[in-house]
Amino acid sequence: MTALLSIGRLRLRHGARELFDLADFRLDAARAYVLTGANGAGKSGLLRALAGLERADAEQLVFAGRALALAPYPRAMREAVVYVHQEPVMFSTSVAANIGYGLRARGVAPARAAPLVAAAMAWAGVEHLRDFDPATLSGGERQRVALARGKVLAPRLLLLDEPTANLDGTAREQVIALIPQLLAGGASVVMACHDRDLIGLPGVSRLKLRDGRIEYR
Ligand SMILES: Nc1ncnc2c1ncn2[C@@H]1O[C@H](COP(=O)(O)OP(=O)(O)OP(=O)(O)O)[C@@H](O)[C@H]1O
Repeated sequence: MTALLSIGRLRLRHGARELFDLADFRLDAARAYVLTGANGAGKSGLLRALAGLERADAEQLVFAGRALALAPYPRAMREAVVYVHQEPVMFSTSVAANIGYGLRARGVAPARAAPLVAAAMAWAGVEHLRDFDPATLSGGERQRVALARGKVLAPRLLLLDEPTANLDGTAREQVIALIPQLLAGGASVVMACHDRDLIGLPGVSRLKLRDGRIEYR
């Protein structure tokens, strides 16, 4: 299996407290992982560090075959790594504008972006909401918009922070139903979660964060 990301040593500290110190952390290309661990184990911290949202110390980092430093966060990773927050923040514009935002920020012309946004909305089942302000949506609808906003950027690494947290019933099932299609797209996906149905998805490897170390299951 080809590695998408390998890091000889990855440490995250908050003040005097060390959250984790990982040796030989590795994510394979086109592989899906669930990241489990007790509350406060550092799952969000790990995803945020990989996304450049939190400052961690990395040694011997190789991403997509290139030796890189994690700080300042390298452009090659900024373009290839997408983090989806469990309570996604959205602009008070429209669903379509939110999903298209990242493409616009990358300089994709509107004529090229429009069909990509339309396809992402269809995938997430939110076409009927295209002109709605995200603030008026339910939690499940917002999470599906957030997934579409990540998917439309065609990331090589998608980091999902508790994608089904705060959801139940149909809303939760609708989000879970989107995950296998994300995995089929060829990206590597890491989902921090406690949700047994996500952990049990076929073809998903398990990473467990415990006592500051990663266990590969
Ligand atoms: N900016 C910060 N400064 C200091 N401590 C922080 C900061 N951010 C998070 N923490 C602490 O770091 C620890 C790990 O947090 P993190 O959110 O990564 O855990 P988690 O495994 O994702 O937990 P959960 O399952 O509850 O979401 C927690 O004790 C949290 O309070």
